[in-house]
Amino acid sequence: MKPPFQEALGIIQQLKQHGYDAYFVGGAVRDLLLGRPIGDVDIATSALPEDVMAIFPKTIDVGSKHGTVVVVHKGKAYEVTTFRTDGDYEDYRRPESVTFVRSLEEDLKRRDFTMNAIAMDEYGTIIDPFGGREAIRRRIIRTVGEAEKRFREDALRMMRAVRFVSQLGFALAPDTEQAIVQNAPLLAHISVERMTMEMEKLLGGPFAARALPLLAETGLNAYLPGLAGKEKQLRLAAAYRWPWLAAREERWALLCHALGVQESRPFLRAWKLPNKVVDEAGAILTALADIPRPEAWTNEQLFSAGLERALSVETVRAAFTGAPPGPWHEKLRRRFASLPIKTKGELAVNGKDVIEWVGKPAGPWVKEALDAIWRAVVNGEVENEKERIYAWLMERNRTREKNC
Ligand SMILES: Nc1ccn([C@@H]2O[C@H](COP(=O)(O)OP(=O)(O)OP(=O)(O)O)[C@@H](O)[C@H]2O)c(=O)n1
Ligand SMILES: [Mg+2]
Repeated sequence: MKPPFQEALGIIQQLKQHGYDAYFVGGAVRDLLLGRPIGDVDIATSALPEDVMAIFPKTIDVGSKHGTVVVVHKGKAYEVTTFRTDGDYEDYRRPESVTFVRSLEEDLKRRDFTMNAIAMDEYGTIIDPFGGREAIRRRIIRTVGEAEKRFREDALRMMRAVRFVSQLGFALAPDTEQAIVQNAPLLAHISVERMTMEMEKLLGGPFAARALPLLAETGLNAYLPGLAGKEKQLRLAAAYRWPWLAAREERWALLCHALGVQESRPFLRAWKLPNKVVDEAGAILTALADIPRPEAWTNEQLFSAGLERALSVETVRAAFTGAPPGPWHEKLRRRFASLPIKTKGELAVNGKDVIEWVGKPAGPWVKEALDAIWRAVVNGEVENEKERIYAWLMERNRTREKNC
């Protein structure tokens, strides 16, 4: 058994020793069969949450009402969920209440896609009542049972379907796609936070270029923040090299670029992204607008951006021009390495020095003078050395007085 399962095996064995049924389920089993890196290992069991909490010494009640208890086993946390069907869904979100059921099969039946409705027992035997392996073999995303029903239960599953297209390169089964087209408006009931989580996985998938146009084909885009009416742009996004991007900020920046978003800030805020991401994606886009070609970076721009952002800017540019970023990254690294200072903190003088030299009370002029100094240092007009900077500044002030 592969290590992530091996490490969790003890949980299943203990549940069985207490007379309960227990299996590995969900994404980890799917990824094992796909030969992909295995993520979180989840367990489904006939034991009720209170039974699970009684059996294991270290548990966290993360949602026992819904059947889920986290068991900490050998230092790792695992979600152990009681076999259940989701009660009545009234609002197209996950249900308020669930009904615990007796059999594994009933539990698998309520899951979203056949590839996600496969279980594995403690000996590695696969239990696959809905043809999940066949779907994986044929590279198809198909709902378990009636698609419409599955999407009415949780409308986010429609986004999940497209996100899996991006991560796996699979195709949607025709009836599954049809049901998404018909039920897309249900996405309006889903919180932005949940949509954003799926969108981030979508943008980061190796087949994002396939998934983005699919948002337009299915009409899901109409219910996603800032994507309504962007069908044409989403189709054109297929030409971009999404897999070249290395960070979420780069992905959101490229999405803004692809959509022709004029103001990135309100767009990214609508997705409720953290300020850090909004700011960094915005800074990348500003730099892209200011620096029309990779060879156009000035020393000042490179210094202001910092190496990491400069590399990001060229990565994003590469993703839409299609010219590999490697050579430009190499050049920018070399140029950055040869800058006399890498941060303003490395400047040999500070505001106090400048005030003392000039003999005027502190004011906005100090920042202006310091800005002029770092620019001169970065451009090689003056050495980063106190006396040299002093001489340079005095000379500058003399010329300025003359010109006044
Ligand atoms: N809206 C949802 C979310 C999850 N599931 C079920 O719960 C499992 C675990 O959910 P989650 O971890 O969210 O997704 P994964 O399929 O494991 O995908 P990932 O690898 O991204 O975690 C899924 O495989 C699926 O069986 C579902 O039926 N409907
Ligand atoms: Mg998972």
